[in-house]
Amino acid sequence: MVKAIMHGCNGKMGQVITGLVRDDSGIEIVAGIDKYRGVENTYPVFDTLEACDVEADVVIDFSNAAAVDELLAVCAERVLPVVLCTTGLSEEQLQNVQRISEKTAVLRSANMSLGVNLLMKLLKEAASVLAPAGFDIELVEKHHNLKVDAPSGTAIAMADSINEALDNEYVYNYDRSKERKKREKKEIGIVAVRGGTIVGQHDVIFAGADEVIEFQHTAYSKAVFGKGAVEAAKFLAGKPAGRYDMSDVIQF
Ligand SMILES: NC(=O)C1=CN([C@@H]2O[C@H](COP(=O)(O)OP(=O)(O)OC[C@H]3O[C@@H](n4cnc5c(N)ncnc54)[C@H](O)[C@@H]3O)[C@@H](O)[C@H]2O)C=CC1
Ligand SMILES: O=C(O)C1=N[C@H](C(=O)O)C[C@H](O)C1
Repeated sequence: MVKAIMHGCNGKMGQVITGLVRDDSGIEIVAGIDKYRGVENTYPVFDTLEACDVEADVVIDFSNAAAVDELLAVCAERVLPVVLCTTGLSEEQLQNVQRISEKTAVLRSANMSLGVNLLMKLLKEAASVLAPAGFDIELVEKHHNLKVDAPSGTAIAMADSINEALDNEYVYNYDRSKERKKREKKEIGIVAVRGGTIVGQHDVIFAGADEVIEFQHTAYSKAVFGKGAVEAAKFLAGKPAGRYDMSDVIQF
């Protein structure tokens, strides 16, 4: 049985995962970390991972970018594998993820769902055919009105995946309102919409002369992310230091 610490246990994703793990005989949550205490927990909860003295095999993180530096420092010190799902990390924090992964196993993914991870692969293939044929690439993501980071981590990961297939020659345009000029050929426009309870939708548009191809992923519940995170935690427990991602967990 894998013993997991849920970092951000009293948030929306922390609660989804708590529910999923309850019905899973392969993993248990032995402790939670959260500063917010408005939830009844079935495991001990600590303010910080530093303060947590419960033995575990892995940490699952769905918290806030501001919490990630301290989390990673403690995981490195305790050689505790971590599934890092929080989005909105700065460039500096991403470099820190790389450094920490030399000390412990880190699996970072902006989206834990099966569908999005398959789509990442499909987008590479589409881009390598369509971009040379002159198609413009645009991305629109939609999320609930409580989301703090924009654009979504998934939108950035999708753009990175496309860009990788195009020799990283494309730049990202997040705002066309500042300049009055036509779009550049080698740019990917990324737009964020926030409203209501939208769980998460990502549209990738390849627009060519007289034809358009669109890929769309819609999450109808947060469980799609939770399931992936639980599988990732089971996979990562006991793994040596290094960088991992969902392609190590999901066999396509
Ligand atoms: N990779 C993926 O598949 C997914 C990633 N996310 C990302 O996960 C993160 C959390 O999402 P939600 O659960 O919706 O947010 P939320 O705001 O509902 O939950 C975050 C929880 O973390 C806690 N927290 C914040 N700072 C903390 C700190 N310093 N120490 C301990 N606890 C702290 C908060 O009190 C809160 O309970 C966001 O960055 C979101 O974008 C969300 C869904 C899927
Ligand atoms: O905050 C969310 O809710 C989500 N965040 C992730 C992201 O930023 O990509 C993944 C998912 O879309 C839900």
